[in-house]
This record gives sequence, C-alpha cells and structure tokens, in this order.
Amino acid sequence: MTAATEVVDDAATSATNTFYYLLIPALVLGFVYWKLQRRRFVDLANKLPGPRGYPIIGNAMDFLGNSLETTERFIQFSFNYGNIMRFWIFHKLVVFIADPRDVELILGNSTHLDKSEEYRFFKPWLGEGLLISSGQKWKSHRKLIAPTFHLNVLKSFVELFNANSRAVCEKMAKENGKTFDCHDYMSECTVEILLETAMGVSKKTQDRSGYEYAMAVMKMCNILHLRQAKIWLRPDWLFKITKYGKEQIDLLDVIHGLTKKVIKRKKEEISSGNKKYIESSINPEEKSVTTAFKSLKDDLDEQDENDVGQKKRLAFLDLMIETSQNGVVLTDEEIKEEVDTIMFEGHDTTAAGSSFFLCLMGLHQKYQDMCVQELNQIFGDSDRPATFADTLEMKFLERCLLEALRMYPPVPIIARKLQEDVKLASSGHIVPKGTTIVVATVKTHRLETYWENPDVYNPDNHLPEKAAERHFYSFIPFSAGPRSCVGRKYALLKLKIILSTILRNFKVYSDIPEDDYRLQADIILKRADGFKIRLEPRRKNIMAS
Ligand code: HEM
Repeated sequence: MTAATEVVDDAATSATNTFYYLLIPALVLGFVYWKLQRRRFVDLANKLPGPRGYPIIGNAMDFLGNSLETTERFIQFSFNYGNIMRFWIFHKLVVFIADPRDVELILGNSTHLDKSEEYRFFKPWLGEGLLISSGQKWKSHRKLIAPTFHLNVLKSFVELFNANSRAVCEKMAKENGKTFDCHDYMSECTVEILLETAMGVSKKTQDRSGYEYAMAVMKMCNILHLRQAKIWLRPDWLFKITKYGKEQIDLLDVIHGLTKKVIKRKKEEISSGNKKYIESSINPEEKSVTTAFKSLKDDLDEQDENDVGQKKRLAFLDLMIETSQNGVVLTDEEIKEEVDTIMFEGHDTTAAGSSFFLCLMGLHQKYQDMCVQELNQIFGDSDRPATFADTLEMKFLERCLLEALRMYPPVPIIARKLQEDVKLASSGHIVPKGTTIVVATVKTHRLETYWENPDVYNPDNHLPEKAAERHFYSFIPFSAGPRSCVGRKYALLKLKIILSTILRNFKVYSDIPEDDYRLQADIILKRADGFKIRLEPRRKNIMAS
C-alpha cells in the first residue's frame, strides 16, 4: 500500500467516523423530540373524555361488529360522554365533537380542509374526486364544478325533475295499499335524474343500468363502512384477499361501467356538434332555492348573488368535457373521478333524505295534511307540473324536509385531519395536530342546548325567526364553510319537486314509530329495518291522466 492510498483511506475512515458521530446524536435527538411530541400528544389526548381502552389496541374492540351494532354502540357512547369523545385505535387518535361552537372551529376554518385518512377507502371508486381530493387540485376543481350547480342551471332542470317525479309515482302506484320499502324507488329515481340533468344523458339512451348502479352503490357503501369499522379489513393487502375485496371488484365493474358509458355518450354527442348551452337569468326574488342556510353563506351563494345579466352556462358533464377539450389541465381520468363523485354524492344522500321524509310524513299525518293544504293552495285542482316559482312557495314542505334532515342527516359524520392544535371553544380542551376529528352531525342536530325537545319531529324548528336565533353551525346537514356540499341547492330543489309530486298523488302511511327505527350508518345514514311505507292514491285517475 502506498503512502498516498493510506492517506486517502485515513480520510475516508475519518469522514465515516464523523458521519456516525453526527448521525447517532441526530437520531437520538430526533427520537427524543418525537418522544416528547408524542408524550405531549398522548397527554393532551388523555385529558379528553372517552372510554378506557386496552394497552396497545386502545378502543379498537369498540369498532367491532356490523354497522348496525357499531352505530347503536356509538349512540350509547354519546349519551355517556357528551359532546367530546376520545378513542384510540391502536396509536391513532380519533375525537368526536358535536358542540356547534367547536364544529365552527373545524368546518369554518380553511386550515382544516384535508379529509381524514379513512376517506382513502373511497379511492378505488372515486379516485381523487372532489369529495376526497385536497390542496390545489381540490381548490381548482371546486371552482370549476360549483358553477355547474348555479341557480340558472338548476332552473333548467325543473322540467326533468318533474318528469322523473311523475315516473316514480307511476312505478310506486303498483304498490297501492301494500307495505313496501320506498328506498329502492327513491334510489333509482335519483340516479336517473342525475343521469338526465348533471350528466345530460337523455332518457332514450338509458336502460336498466341506473337501477343496477344504485344497488351496486348501496353494496359498496356497506363494504366501505366495514373497512372503517373492522380493523383487519383496513390494510389493502389483507382486504384484497377477503370475500369483500373480491366483491368490491365486481361492484366497481358495474359502477365504473356506467360512468364510462355516460362519458363516452356525452363525448360522441358533443363531437357531433350537439352542445347544450343553458341560457336564463335569475329574477331578484329568485336569488335562492331556500333561505334556510342564508346565515352560512358559501361559494354557491356568492356565485348566485353576484350574477348579473344573462350568461351561457353548461351543465356539469358538458363543462367537464369542454374544459378538457380546451386543453385546460383536466384528464379523462379526472373527468371520470368527478363523474363518479357526483353520481355517488348526488344520489345516495337524496335517496336517504327523501325516504326518511316519506316515513316521517306517514307517521305525522297532521304535518302531511298541512303540506297537502299548502300544495292545494299552490296548485288548486290542477295536476300541472311544478315550476321553479312554485317551489319557492312550498315553505311548510321545506320545513318538514329540513326537519327530516335534522333528525336523520344522510351524512351523519364528517371527518377531517387536524392541521394544527385546536382549543375547543366549549371546554377549553386542546385537540392536538394530527388527530382525526369527527364532526358528529347526527348528535349536533339533537343537542338540547340548541333544540327544544330535540327528539321530537317539529317542522317549526325551521321557522325563519327560530333559525336566526340559533347557532349557525347547529344545523349542518350539508356541512358548512369552504368545503360545504356543492350540490346543496340542486338537492333541495330536486327533493321539493319529487316529494311534492308524491304528496299530491298519494296519501302516505307508516306504522313504525321513530323509537323503533334501527339506524345504520353505512357512510350514509339508513334504516336497517327498511323504509317501510304504504300509499293510497289521493285521486282515482291521477296516474292515468
Ligand atoms: C340531501 C342531500 C345531500 C346531503 C345531505 C349532502 C351532504 C353533504 C355533506 C355533509 C358533505 C360534506 C362531506 C364531507 O366533508 O365529508 C357533502 C359534500 C359534497 N356533496 Fe353533498 N349532499 C347532498 C346532496 C348532494 C348532491 C345532489 C350533490 C351533487 C349533485 C352533492 C355533491 C357533493 C360533493 C361533490 C361534495 C364534496 C364537496 C367538496 O368537498 O368540496 N351532494 N355533501
């Protein structure tokens, strides 16, 4: 060995030694810092009220069982622990909140826009669509999609809402006098409406795939809920080899099959020069589908209020395809993700909301009669379709609908990942950064401090003077703040037309008292015992006319 190579070797050895001398303290320091942070995290977490857990697994056992059992267990927990509940699922901290003052800190703040990790189970289905995307992608897509639910666009859908409402009445007329589950009818109807309106696919080109799609979505929601509730189904590699993993592949075939077909047809239609611009303007008195959420203004209100003059607009899928064709960054995959998102969010929520409404009308005949009285005043003896202006007159029906959404919010919880520590306004507790925070809408809507007799169905809870007095975040069926539901106005308008059409045609009965409802949160809140109702035609010839 030469002197020169010895010098080089010595230098290398000393560099290696220096590296280790620096690395080891850095690692130790890093570990100590992580430990201190973790200790702080754990200390803060353990100051929050919640059930005692076991070493290592924490409260994971509380999440075992089917979705009906876990929903019922969580309702019981919420009685025991009040408005803040802490759970450990192994090392992961999950905190449920319900007080509107705390909810406002999360939903009203644009720091906490990122969805929690649990939403990743939606990815094989919805990809990076609006519901789960984050950062710049979410921001730019929201800006693109929100105007496709502009009031002008919604007004142009009224005719289709009417035609489909009438069609579902004709289908349900076959159940005359029998007790049946109305959810499947509502589900199929809302899928078909979405296809015709937001997707612009004409009825002539539709087939039974709407029904098959709705049924596949229901089963997918079940699987997604199971993945959240059952810890062993969480790791992808384990999930894939279970029967649920295999079933998911088949269900996604049906779901994506329909969305791909819809996009293909729309592209063909547009390339044959058939682009449907919507031209209409809003009268000042028609500035909103409802005034129910006017204290919680969001981007949807701003776009309607700031609208001046007559503008050409495109419905959702037309705009998506035009944007992509104009070369703005929107890939075919992104279009598919957004179509899947709108199809899911837009149908299952309204199907559940309308089914709860019908059961409640069946149970509370007095309120049903009052709705029908209001409808008689609007329509008299005529069975003409509803206009947009008519829906603004359906004030009592709207209150009945809002009350159904209060007691049985179709989206019962909303989860976010905390981006920084949050000091809760209700108790002063600090919830540390990194926590999965769950807004328990279903509980917020039943707090005695904010609602008189919260377990009693009372449409007067939504009288404008009562709503104005209440905390704005005490009624959040559509979430609130920058990440509120983009389809809120669409949903309310569509529901008013479907439900008023049903009540004009049928007297609705339901015999099961609310105390016997078996609630199940399969992502969307449903009744495990089924949405059983009975119908009786109001006029003999109504469906024949
Ligand atoms: C009664 C009917 C509906 C209810 C109760 C409802 C409720 C909600 C709620 C609570 C959220 C927030 C979810 C979360 O943050 O995890 C949401 C988001 C969303 N909803 Fe709805 N929704 C309804 C109907 C609709 C309709 C008809 C559409 C579309 C046609 C729609 C499209 C969306 C989209 C795209 C999002 C994600 C928005 C974003 O993250 O920026 N929803 N909805």
